[in-house]
Amino acid sequence: MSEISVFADNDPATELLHSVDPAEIAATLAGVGVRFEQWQANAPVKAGDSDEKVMQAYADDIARLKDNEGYQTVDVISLDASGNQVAQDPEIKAKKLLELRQKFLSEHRHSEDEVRFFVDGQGLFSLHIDGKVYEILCQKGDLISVPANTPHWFDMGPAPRFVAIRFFNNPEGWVANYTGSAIADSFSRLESQ
Ligand SMILES: CSCCC(=O)/C(O)=C/O
Ligand SMILES: [Fe+2]
Ligand code: NI
Repeated sequence: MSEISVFADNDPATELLHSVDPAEIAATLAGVGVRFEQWQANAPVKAGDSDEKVMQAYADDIARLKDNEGYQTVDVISLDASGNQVAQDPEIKAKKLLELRQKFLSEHRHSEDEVRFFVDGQGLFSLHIDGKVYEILCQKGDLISVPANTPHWFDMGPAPRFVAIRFFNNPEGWVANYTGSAIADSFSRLESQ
């Protein structure tokens, strides 16, 4: 079930709001300029499938978002930590997964608006807006935007299992500008799947 938790950015111990109601999640995020929608994600795609298979299965959604909203670049992150697509050797696999997790764990910004569509599994997005932290547990079917220059971080957990289609305005795709803040270390991590 998708969830939101909201905190003051200086008080990670006090939850100001917690909701699993998709309409309340969407309304809360709309209030700070973030798009949250639940789309059909019924194509036969699972975590660990190839990027090509995911792109093909969701070709209509991808075309609609590109044509109607001007996104220029699309890519896929498809990870199933229990599978071998990351690496065959268990030690190398663990190291690569840790590196991937670390890449998104610190607060950063992107200079452009980005959309993420989860078509399998889950991940925890945290958005830092106007003195608050919005933690959103995104699951299969959730579409979320990260508006340009919004400080945020993302946790795929220690055993990642998700597929996300990512839409960028920037033809170069994913570019992170790290803020240098350690705020993410004080807030929730995705500890289990
Ligand atoms: C859920 S997609 C992977 C994370 C990502 O693209 C991002 O920008 C995290 O901050
Ligand atoms: Fe990001
Ligand atoms: Ni809960």
